[in-house]
Amino acid sequence: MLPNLEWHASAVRREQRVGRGSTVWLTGLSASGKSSVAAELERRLIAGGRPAYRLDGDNLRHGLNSDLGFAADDRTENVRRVGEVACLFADAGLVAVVSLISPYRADRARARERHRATGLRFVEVFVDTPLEICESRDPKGMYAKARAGELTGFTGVDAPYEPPLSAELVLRPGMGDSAAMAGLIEEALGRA
Ligand SMILES: Nc1ncnc2c1ncn2[C@@H]1O[C@H](COP(=O)(O)OS(=O)(=O)O)[C@@H](OP(=O)(O)O)[C@H]1O
Ligand SMILES: Nc1ncnc2c1ncn2[C@@H]1O[C@H](COP(=O)(O)OP(=O)(O)O)[C@@H](O)[C@H]1O
Repeated sequence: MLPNLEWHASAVRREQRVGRGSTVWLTGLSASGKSSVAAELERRLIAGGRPAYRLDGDNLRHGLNSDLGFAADDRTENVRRVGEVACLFADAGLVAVVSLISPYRADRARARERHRATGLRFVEVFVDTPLEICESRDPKGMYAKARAGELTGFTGVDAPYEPPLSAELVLRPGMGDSAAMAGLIEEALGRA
């Protein structure tokens, strides 16, 4: 009987990627530092010979997710799509580094479950920068606009953020700059 080629390819890939393909999922408020840490992590992984690819919510909203807004359903769909793309990248042997507010626990849990079902590691990292600090950074002036009522449904101001209850890693402001934080994630990735 001829082998099932589809099955064969995926089994070989799985064998080749042992200890390699994974997803690091950074969640947190706007301006918490997700993108900075993700960029640093991607840089470090690639420099260390480990293929990595960054999937940044803000960037993906210009292409793959350009049809989505910030209503709850749109955010859910945004997270679902990015979760699926991350799964594909991880299955191909890369470390997918996702940075997305991803405010809803159920949506993050679904992304985790999709990875688990495919036998892929999923490392959830909560960038736990308090709202007051994010607001004081406000690099794009969006918190100011939200407070002024010029922007509605802004996460942390008038839209919810559900913090993770059991993330693999929690990053807090006292833990250093984005390079130090990326180092902590690399360690967690090694343990996962
Ligand atoms: N209403 C509202 N709420 C939150 N964020 C908003 C909003 N409108 C625009 N932005 C900008 O969009 C970036 C977040 O996009 P995400 O795809 O990560 O959001 S989500 O996961 O779907 O909630 C986020 O970028 P980051 O600051 O990099 O997180 C914001 O700059
Ligand atoms: N660990 C950190 N300590 C202090 N400031 C930081 C840190 N990480 C990021 N920042 C600053 O906070 C702002 C928001 O960072 P960014 O990575 O764009 O956050 P996010 O992707 O969560 O919106 C930027 O001005 C950035 O320079």
